[in-house]
Amino acid sequence: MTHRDDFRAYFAADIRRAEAPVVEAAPTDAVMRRAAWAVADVARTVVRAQEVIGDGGGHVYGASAAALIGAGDNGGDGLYALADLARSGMAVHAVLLSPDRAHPRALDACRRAGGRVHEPADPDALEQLLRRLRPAVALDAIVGLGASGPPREMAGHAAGVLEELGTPVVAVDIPSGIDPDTGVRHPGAIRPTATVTFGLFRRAHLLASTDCGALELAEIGIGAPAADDGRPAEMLTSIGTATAGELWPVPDVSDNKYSGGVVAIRAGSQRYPGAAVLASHAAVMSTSSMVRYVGPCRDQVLADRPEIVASSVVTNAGRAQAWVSGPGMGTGPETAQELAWILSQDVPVVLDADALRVLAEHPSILRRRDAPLVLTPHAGEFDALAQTFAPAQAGLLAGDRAGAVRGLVAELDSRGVNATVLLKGRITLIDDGRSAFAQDAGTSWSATPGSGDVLAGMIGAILAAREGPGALADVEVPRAVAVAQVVHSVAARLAAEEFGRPGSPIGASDLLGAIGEAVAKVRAVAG
Ligand SMILES: NC(=O)C1=CN([C@@H]2O[C@H](COP(=O)(O)OP(=O)(O)OC[C@H]3O[C@@H](n4cnc5c(N)ncnc54)[C@H](O)[C@@H]3O)[C@@H](O)[C@H]2O)[C@@H](O)CC1
Repeated sequence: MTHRDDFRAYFAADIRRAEAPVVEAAPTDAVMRRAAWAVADVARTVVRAQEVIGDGGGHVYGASAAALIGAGDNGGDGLYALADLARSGMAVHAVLLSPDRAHPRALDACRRAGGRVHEPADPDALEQLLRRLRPAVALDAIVGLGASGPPREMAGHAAGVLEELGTPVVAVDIPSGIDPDTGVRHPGAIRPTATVTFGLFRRAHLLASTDCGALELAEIGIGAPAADDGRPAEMLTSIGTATAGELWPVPDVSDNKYSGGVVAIRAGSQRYPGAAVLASHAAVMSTSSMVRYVGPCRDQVLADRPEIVASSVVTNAGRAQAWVSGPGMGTGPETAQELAWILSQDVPVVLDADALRVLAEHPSILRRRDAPLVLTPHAGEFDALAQTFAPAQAGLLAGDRAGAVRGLVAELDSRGVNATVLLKGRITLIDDGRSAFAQDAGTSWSATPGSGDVLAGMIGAILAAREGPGALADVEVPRAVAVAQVVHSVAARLAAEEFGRPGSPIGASDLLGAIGEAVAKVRAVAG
């Protein structure tokens, strides 16, 4: 299912399959020239945006541009872009990193437009050249879809020099040094001000969105890609605020306090009563339906939110359409028993924090289950889970996060568990083995203690609502989880940037205060 402000990204191989017939049908290099024109356009904007002391803005005419040109078609894009910039009156310089393999027709076009061509012999020569040229803008046309591994030899040297010079960089297609499929950032990767891509987003644009600068998608006439067996290609999605607003549960005239989905929350301990309060309060603020609390922090939870129905043991909690377990509840032996009981319930279950540690230590409590299980680890908890359930994935986080999440989900699936894993981070990954989402929070204000407890409560409330007939009913679990994550991020931004002192740190309690406003905001965007 897709919605109107979904961004979709694809594997390089699927993009190439979709691109091939379009490139073949067009005149020689026409698609590449179209791509190059979009790159040049963004480069001109970057130059214009530069402050020039005394006259209030950068001028394109007479400014200089340099492009680092690699061995493939990405370099071809860069050379045609330079030709375009030369026609705008810029002094352009092609810096060939693999002179014998530079795209011949594009190189010729660049030369004919007046471009100077340089062939630095080694990293020192490259550094001296860039220092001498001091271009107003640099194009990173080293490598794009064909990238593998860290930028090689001289290419690996360029990023540091450009950063030191403070040169704004426009990356062609994908910043060199970022893996197109995994988004892994290699040492020596270029740090662009903007990235211009063509036709379809690559997975790296979502998985490493914070490394791409401003992202621009230029149309080159490519349709949705198919996999090699003809089925729709696998996509990685990022949903926006409008989608979250469309799907957020809203009570209608027939609803009562149960019908919108009751969520039960097992959280907190004598040591961590705050986690119980945060998770339960977040659930209260997310939907209009009942929230049940189970655990030893009844007094604190009720003092904070008297509308919560509290009990002390899970078996007496009463009916619920979803369970949340874990925040601050400890990892003692009795928690494993409680968790086993919760996991035996035929309703969606969200496990966070301590529950994930307990699960990693007592894997036998995880039996076959059809009802959704949502695991919400941060990196450390993910590693503990991976070591238990998918040893081959353990330690992968530093590299391919999306691949590691998919691997854990697959291992759980092979045990008959219908799991969705949400891996926390500035870019949160959510995957159930069929639908995968990468959600950039936009800021890192929510990286604060208790923020995860709030998120767990919100996800629980949303999954309870999904059991009913509302807008979420037909929505796949990872998308519903992403909806909660979007509103959590919006609440963090509101709390940190719009309420109180803009740009000030927040605590998790401030997030609670902003959930209602965040829901109103995303619903307003949805219209
Ligand atoms: N097919 C087309 O006509 C179009 C292609 N496009 C461009 O073409 C690019 C893909 O072109 P290619 O398939 O030639 O691939 P690339 O140009 O991305 O890279 C291939 C070359 O880079 C070298 N390389 C790989 N990894 C490297 C590393 N880590 N460090 C240094 N060099 C490395 C390889 O030896 C290879 O020669 C896209 O990213 C896009 O920029 C666009 O112009 C759209 C149209």
